[in-house]
Amino acid sequence: QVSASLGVKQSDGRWEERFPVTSHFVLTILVGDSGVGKTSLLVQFDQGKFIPGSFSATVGIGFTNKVVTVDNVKVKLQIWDTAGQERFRSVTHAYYRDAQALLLLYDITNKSSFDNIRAWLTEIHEYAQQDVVIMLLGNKADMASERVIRRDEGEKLAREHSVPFMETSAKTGVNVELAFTAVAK
Ligand SMILES: Nc1nc2c(ncn2[C@@H]2O[C@H](COP(=O)(O)OP(=O)(O)OP(=O)(O)O)[C@@H](O)[C@H]2O)c(=O)[nH]1
Repeated sequence: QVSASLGVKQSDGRWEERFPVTSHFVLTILVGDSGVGKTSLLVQFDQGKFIPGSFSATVGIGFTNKVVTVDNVKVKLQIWDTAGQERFRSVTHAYYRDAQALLLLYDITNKSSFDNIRAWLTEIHEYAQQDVVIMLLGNKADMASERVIRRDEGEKLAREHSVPFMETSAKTGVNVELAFTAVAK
């Protein structure tokens, strides 16, 4: 945590503090099966856009910095986008240890990505810090006609593991900002 302040110099030379500025730093990582939309969610959050049909699997890991304001406090999120593919797993494990927050995604149109959440949680508990903040996200909420996982199934799974849950869409942007700012709190 870095603290600084903006102030005004008084006529007697004293420095009067006006706007305390505190900057927190939160290292967040995105995890989940390949194709659930981790990169798309990050691009939507960072740039406010969605590039349809642009599926290129993440190789290894990449990161983005973004400052959000939570309760008048600036929080710098450093977000690591991990590769969902099994063959990169050993690379991404190394990053779990330093993560303070973890966004775990499944795709509401893909049952196996949902079924794999338990395995992801086992892995997270093995490699991540005990106090890591975890949030479960059911992504692609815009694809209503192809939905195979109901919202209440996501809620139930989240409850079983005592983690917060929301449905997001990297396409429409619904709940994207909310998900990232929630973990920054
Ligand atoms: N309709 C819709 N499509 C999405 C959404 N999120 C991602 N997609 C699409 O799903 C595909 C996979 O998205 P990615 O963001 O590359 O998935 P990923 O989880 O980063 O995949 P890996 O890098 O392999 O782990 C792309 O074609 C995206 O355009 C969403 O919220 N809605």
